[in-house]
Formats: sequence, C-alpha cells, structure tokens
Amino acid sequence: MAVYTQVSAEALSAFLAKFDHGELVSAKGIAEGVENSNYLVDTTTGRFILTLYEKRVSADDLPFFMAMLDHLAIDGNPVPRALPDRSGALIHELCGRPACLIEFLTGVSVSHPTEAQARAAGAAMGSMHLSLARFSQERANTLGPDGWRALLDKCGRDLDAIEPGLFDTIGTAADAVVAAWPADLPRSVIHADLFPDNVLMLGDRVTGLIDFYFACTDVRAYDLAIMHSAWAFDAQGERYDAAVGKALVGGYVDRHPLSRAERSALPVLAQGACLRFLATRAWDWLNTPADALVTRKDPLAYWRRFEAYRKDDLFA
Ligand SMILES: Nc1ncnc2c1ncn2[C@@H]1O[C@H](COP(=O)(O)OP(=O)(O)OP(=O)(O)O)[C@@H](O)[C@H]1O
Ligand SMILES: N[C@@H](CCO)C(=O)O
Repeated sequence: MAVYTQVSAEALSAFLAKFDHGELVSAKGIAEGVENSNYLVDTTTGRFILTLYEKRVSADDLPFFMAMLDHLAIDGNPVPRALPDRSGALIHELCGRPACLIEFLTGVSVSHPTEAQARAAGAAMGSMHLSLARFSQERANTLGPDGWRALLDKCGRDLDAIEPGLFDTIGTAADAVVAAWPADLPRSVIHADLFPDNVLMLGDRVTGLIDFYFACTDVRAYDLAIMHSAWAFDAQGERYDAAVGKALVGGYVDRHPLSRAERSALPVLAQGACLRFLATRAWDWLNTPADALVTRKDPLAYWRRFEAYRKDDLFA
C-alpha cells in the first residue's frame, strides 16, 4: 500500500478548511501505486483524491504537471485537475510534503486488459498526443537512457542479490540499447508511465488517464513503447499477448499517425522502456524502507519482457 506519509484527521480537516469543498467525512489510504501517498477523501460535498508527493516527484515540477493536466482537460482528455483553494493556490504543503487536492474520476483500472480495452487505451494515448503537440512547456526526462543507466549503476552489484549475474547481464544489454537509441524521431511531452493501473475504464470506455508525475519531453513513440510493454504482457512478464499488443498500437494509429521510422524504432524503444522500469523497480526492491506500507514490484518481470523484445520483433 502506497502510504508513505500518514495524515491525521485533524491535519486533513485543517487542510480542507482552505477549500470550498465541504468538511471531512472520511479518508482512507489507497492501496495501489508505489510512488506517492494517495488518499480517497469524502467530504460533505463530494469525493476527492489527496496526493502527497514523495520520493521521485520534485515540488519544482508540480506547476509543469498541473499546466499539462489543464491543457489536456481543456482539449477534452479525461484527466484529473488539481483543485484550487480559496486563494487560487493549487500546490500546498501537508505533513511536510507537497500536496494537491485532485478531482476524483470514476472507473477502475483493469488488470487483464481485453483487446477492446487495449484498443480504447491506445486511442486515448493517440488523442493525448494530438493535444500535447500544442503544449509548449518542456520538462527533461530524468529517467531517459542516462537516468536509468545511472540508477542501475547505483544499484551496482546489489543487483546480483535479485538474481545472480544480473549486474553484468544488464550492463551489456544497456550498452546495446544506448548504442541503438534513436536520436532523430519526433519529440513532445509524453506521459511516460501509462500502465493499465494509470488508465481508468468503465467497460471498454476510458474514463480517466491519471498519474502524470513522470511526464516529460522525449521521443513521442517511446510513450507507445512504454505502454506496449506494460499492457501486452502478464504481470510476471512471462506471456506476451499479441492480440492485445496489436490492438493497442491499432487504437493509437486510429487517432495519431506513426511514421515508418517511428514504427521501426519501437522494438529498441520498448527495450529501453524495460530497462527504465527494471531500474526503478530494482532500486525500490533494494531500498524500500522497512516501515513503508508498499508492495514492491518485481524487477525481473521487466527483465523477462526485455528478453522477449530482444528475441522477436513484437511490433511486426
Ligand atoms: N484522480 C483520480 N480519480 C480516481 N482515482 C484515482 C485518481 N488518482 C489516483 N487514483 C487512484 O489511486 C491509485 C494510485 O494513484 P497513482 O497511480 O497516481 O499512484 P502512484 O503511487 O503515483 O502510482 P504508480 O505506482 O503507478 O506511479 C490509482 O490506481 C487509482 O486507483
Ligand atoms: N509503473 C511503474 C511504477 C512507476 O515508476 C512500475 O510499474 O514499475
């Protein structure tokens, strides 16, 4: 359960008093997620999400994320906006962490997406990219090839505690991916973490795209490669579902074009995506505080995906 910071009822009531959104009725920590602390908050006027930003989110980046969400919402994308308090402020401090009160969106995230759901989610990413082509702010990707390479190096030989020999195997793989990384594909702001748990759905309809806190400026097709790696495999990364992978890319191109160069770069972009998530998961695996109520995610599930992308062109 991702609740790194405990918020007392008294502190939350005082926080809510700054807004015109009623008084606290109940609040509970949300089990999903590993990055930030999230609470589901019910007040006398409605339901909200309270997010306290933890380890990987810098308070300095929050204005960028909020501007991006506003831009996407204005264009009709189903994204949650942060709510201003009476003074107009969106970003606050609560229990020593940066915090926002966020619109609650209906829907549930699917753990085993069907083809129809993958097609809808791919289309939602396509629409989001169309809208982001007109968003002019930028944010560097701290978890691009340099970032994940540095994180793997920081894990060092401790990686071998996850699986013997992993440090050397990953080092060789990372060198190959960095050497093949495409330099001249179209770039834009991307979500960079659009996993099934960050897409809310009702049936086959996308009702919410959430968790924009890795959004950054990078190769646009990399966003689709990340999504493919997250959606088209089982949780262990052992079984690839070709129909789901195809539907996801099909849904995307229904809304947004994918050039021949972007298409042929997808396999290496997907391998980079695997190393990026392997790196953060491995770091968390080795460094999660003992008292955190959080379920660590399996780093090796991303190593298995990496091997699948390296062996076959799963986008053919
Ligand atoms: N605006 C929202 N509306 C409804 N539910 C939400 C909203 N934001 C978050 N949630 C719920 O909270 C859960 C955790 O949120 P989120 O994915 O942002 O956390 P995180 O720790 O940043 O996760 P991750 O590990 O994916 O980076 C989501 O899976 C969803 O159930
Ligand atoms: N979506 C990521 C967590 C955010 O880095 C994962 O499943 O590893």
